Amino acid sequence: MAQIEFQDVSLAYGGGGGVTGVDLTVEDGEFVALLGPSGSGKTTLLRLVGGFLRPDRGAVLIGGEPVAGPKAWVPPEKRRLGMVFQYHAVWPHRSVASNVEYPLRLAKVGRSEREERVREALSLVGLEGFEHRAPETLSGGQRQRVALARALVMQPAALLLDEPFASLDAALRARLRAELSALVRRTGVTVVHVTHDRTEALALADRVAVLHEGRLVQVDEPRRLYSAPATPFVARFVSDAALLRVRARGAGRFALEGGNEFEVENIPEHGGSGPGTLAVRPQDIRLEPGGEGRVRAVLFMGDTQEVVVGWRGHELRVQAPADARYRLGEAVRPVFGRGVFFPDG
Ligand SMILES: Nc1ncnc2c1ncn2[C@@H]1O[C@H](COP(=O)(O)OP(=O)(O)OP(=O)(O)O)[C@@H](O)[C@H]1O
Repeated sequence: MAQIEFQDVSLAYGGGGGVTGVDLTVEDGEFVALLGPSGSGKTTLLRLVGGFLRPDRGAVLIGGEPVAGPKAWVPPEKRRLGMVFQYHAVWPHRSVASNVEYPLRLAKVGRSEREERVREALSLVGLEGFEHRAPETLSGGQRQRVALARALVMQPAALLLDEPFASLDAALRARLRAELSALVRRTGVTVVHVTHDRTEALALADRVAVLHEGRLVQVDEPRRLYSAPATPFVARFVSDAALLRVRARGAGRFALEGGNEFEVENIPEHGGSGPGTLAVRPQDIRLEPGGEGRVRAVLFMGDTQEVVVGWRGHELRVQAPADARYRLGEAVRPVFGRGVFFPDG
């Protein structure tokens, strides 16, 4: 088990892109999700830990030892990491046991110990009795569990996961998520998990590191990320907040560009006055009958429904109770229960 540390890490690809000035410490035994849209640099950070890329600047440390930096380089196979990727996770021509056993063979572990450790690893991922099965006879989820067993069999210092469930259907993904959560808690292994799926990041991680255009914009516990976003980008990406350009007038009053005033009942960590961006989450807006808003779409979600409302030139997503009835084009008045204000500059 080990801590993973990025110290002011930068890497620029030739054609633009990469990561800039990343400082992040993943504590021993901690589960950190790297979350961000496509192209934000998540995989780049993971590959820097894995040793498949070298930073242009800064250092990467595993267990307090520099593995990449101005004076250090430890090759991937010496970093004691387990990895699981989205695709090509399992070799098709080898049995389940032989897949899991492979890293032990490379490390020249003796036969009886190999057998014992393969059995342990398969039991850890709930695949006892699958030793002799061929990968093509397994479901997608079972295959990913074989990959996980192979990553765990070397008792790695840390586990690196790159969208490991992305190719699976939603129900299976949810089940494997729960299994992964239980498994990492049981083994106490440090995990860095790359995902663009915020539900997955919020559900699994102790802390979530949000990336935007190659920079870390917020590293926080899921609850805090959700309730106290550091930037408008985080508010929109993590909690689907509407972003409104406003001028704060004080005491919860805001004016939209064009002058229309409205009120927000609760502004936590009230951020001053003047121009800025107001972020309002779907669950913090209520709809009352009549008013300037118009219902544009209603999406039934099971326990709730999402009502899309056009209001003063903006589009608001509103999480409404499932039993409320809305008609397309109906006039509604949005009431803002809570918002986070980000002053300009
Ligand atoms: N080998 C490469 N050569 C040049 N540019 C690259 C290379 N790999 C990634 N990039 C660029 O660097 C940026 C970050 O890529 P990265 O793969 O880290 O993003 P990501 O957040 O993992 O995205 P995704 O979710 O789509 O996998 C992107 O703009 C990408 O186009």
